[in-house]
Amino acid sequence: MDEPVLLTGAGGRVGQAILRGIGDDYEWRLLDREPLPAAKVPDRVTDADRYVADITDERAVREAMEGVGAVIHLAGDPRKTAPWDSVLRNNIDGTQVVMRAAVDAGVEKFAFASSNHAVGGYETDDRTPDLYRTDDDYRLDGTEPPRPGNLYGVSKATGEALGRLYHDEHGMSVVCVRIGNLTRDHPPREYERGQAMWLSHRDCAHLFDRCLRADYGYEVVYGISNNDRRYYSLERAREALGYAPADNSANYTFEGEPKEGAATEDGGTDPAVAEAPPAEPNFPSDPDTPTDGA
Ligand SMILES: NC(=O)C1=CN([C@@H]2O[C@H](COP(=O)(O)OP(=O)(O)OC[C@H]3O[C@@H](n4cnc5c(N)ncnc54)[C@H](O)[C@@H]3O)[C@@H](O)[C@H]2O)C=CC1
Ligand SMILES: O=C1O[C@H](COP(=O)(O)O)[C@@H](O)[C@H](O)[C@H]1O
Repeated sequence: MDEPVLLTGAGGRVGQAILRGIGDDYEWRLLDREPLPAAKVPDRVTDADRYVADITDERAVREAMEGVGAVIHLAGDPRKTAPWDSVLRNNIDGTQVVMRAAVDAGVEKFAFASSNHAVGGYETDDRTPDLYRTDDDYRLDGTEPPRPGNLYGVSKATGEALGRLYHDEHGMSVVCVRIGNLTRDHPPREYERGQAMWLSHRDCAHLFDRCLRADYGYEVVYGISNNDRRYYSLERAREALGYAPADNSANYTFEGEPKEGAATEDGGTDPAVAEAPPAEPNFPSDPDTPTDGA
């Protein structure tokens, strides 16, 4: 990708995992409604390539989009308990503004941060908790229709549908990544669901790197590590994107300690942002979501 890559929500947890991993590999435009401290910005990114703007501000988004070749769109309300007014504004309206601006600017590739919560409704009482365990062979593979379990999931399913529209009508390549549960250095502790859908930081950076490099039309893939406990198939991400995850929550104890001799995540690699403090969420936290190590 020779043209700049626009990263929305750059200051958040996913944005920082991406920048720690591949921050030196692209010419970035970073957009977030919160100003980013220097520690969160790779060295090569100039002030002119940092946009403090809300994604519902169409004029600002169009300005940031000029000359961009690809977009990774992360900005939004990530809470599974988010109320309708917030997901409507930040996740649905905001995503429409960013996708429409991308199409109008002739952007080639668009990666959208969807979520496991777009399909949370498949986790029925009769399937759980067996679903989260290694010996259960139930799999979602991205061909199933969305089945959200909350309004946040509805907003992510809507983003996927917007991507379908802009691919079908305008030919933009769109990949919707149903991200699992991103945590740094270890899988979510003592949380079976989280360990089934863990996405390590290095796998996250690698996956979005593949979204920028691979050729595809419209795809829905799961964004998780190669977890033995998984109930999401990795086949589409492997085939369509060339995703080759390095991590597996089975290499850690249930409490999140690395098992002796197992290959475990080695943390960030970009010295420019390696010391960045963890992202401070600017929406109140979900009440039952573990925040350690995110
Ligand atoms: N962290 C995770 O495990 C998962 C994250 N996701 C999705 O990935 C994306 C990023 O999530 P996180 O990094 O965890 O969230 P985060 O809350 O850490 O980061 C989101 C960033 O977006 C910015 N932002 C929010 N609303 C905005 C708006 N209207 N205009 C401009 N900037 C705005 C915030 O300032 C923040 O820096 C979200 O869309 C979320 O739904 C999906 C599944 C799992
Ligand atoms: O979409 C998201 O999903 C992850 C995992 O969900 P959880 O219900 O198992 O906590 C969540 O941590 C993240 O905040 C959210 O954006």
